[in-house]
Amino acid sequence: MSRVPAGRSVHVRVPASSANLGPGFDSIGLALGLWDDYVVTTSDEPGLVIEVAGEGAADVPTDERHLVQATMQHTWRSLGVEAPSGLRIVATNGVPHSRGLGSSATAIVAGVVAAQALSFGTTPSRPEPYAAWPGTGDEVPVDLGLATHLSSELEGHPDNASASALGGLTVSWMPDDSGHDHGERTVTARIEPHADVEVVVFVPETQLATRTARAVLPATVPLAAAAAAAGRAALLVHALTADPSHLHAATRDWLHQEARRPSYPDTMQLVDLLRSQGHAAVVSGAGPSVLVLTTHDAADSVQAGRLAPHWERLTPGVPAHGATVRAC
Ligand SMILES: Nc1ncnc2c1ncn2[C@@H]1O[C@H](COP(=O)(O)OP(=O)(O)O)[C@@H](O)[C@H]1O
Ligand SMILES: N[C@@H](CCOP(=O)(O)O)C(=O)O
Repeated sequence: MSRVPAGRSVHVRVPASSANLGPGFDSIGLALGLWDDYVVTTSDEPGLVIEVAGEGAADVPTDERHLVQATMQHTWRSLGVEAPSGLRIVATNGVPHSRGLGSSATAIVAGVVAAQALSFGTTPSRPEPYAAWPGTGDEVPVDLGLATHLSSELEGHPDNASASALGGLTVSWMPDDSGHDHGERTVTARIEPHADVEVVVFVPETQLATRTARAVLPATVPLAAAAAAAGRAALLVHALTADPSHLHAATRDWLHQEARRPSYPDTMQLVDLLRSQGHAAVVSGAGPSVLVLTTHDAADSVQAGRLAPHWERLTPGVPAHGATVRAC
């Protein structure tokens, strides 16, 4: 088995994401222009060094358990290459943790693409003499389809990871066993949002772990709820790509938000208020942040007012690309 070469360094940038967007539970994702930055370097000198600045700096472990490093080791095992002796990760995190903005998927996507990039040219599937290691600042080729699949598998649902890997709007699904459904991996359709679409995000100080929020969901839902959600999810893609005037109707949810209401009462209060004012407000991911899908002209009118004085109001935009990786 070949080993990841020492002396390589990559700069990885990965955006946040908002999952569900109302009716698209576990399938629809939107990239958000908040970024985690990583510089990852391999060396001959054994050891692991992890430095973290920004979001989560006081909380995340800086040893083998660190999510990016653990994901890199997993990815190297999947690719059939041996990890380098030494690894240094310098993280500058811009994605708030446990707020429903997909921070764990952002970190996992970063780990997968960093591992792929650093093993460039050494994996069994690409063992032939390869192009030289790219020059400083040049893109290192990575397989974003594989990154989406591996990251979704690790994350447990594909909505966040797909948007972080690919940018824009994503719809992801798991193939069935018909053999006509694009193989065995998570598959994603990457869709370009309408140029008028704008996003406003309200981020509270409180945190809610996605695992906790998933634990309160029912195992089954009534057929009428499933049918209503399917219709609105289809409408949502139309509203986000062709006719934003349908955004309010297109963001109604019957699958997850009400079941989670006791976990994030303030979030639902804000969602209810904004919706009563005609804004297409939803819980971002598993909460507690609130996402409003709007248009550039209407964005200024989306205000939380007195209801959420300590929440941060952001207009991060929707990046057209997801994860990038450059040699450095
Ligand atoms: N950049 C990061 N580096 C290391 N760990 C991270 C990073 N981002 C997220 N995590 C881990 O993921 C957890 C948050 O994941 P999760 O509960 O799924 O919330 P969300 O993905 O909505 O932010 C954090 O508490 C932390 O353990
Ligand atoms: N579909 C998932 C999305 C979780 O997103 P996160 O940003 O809160 O991790 C869910 O609703 O559980």
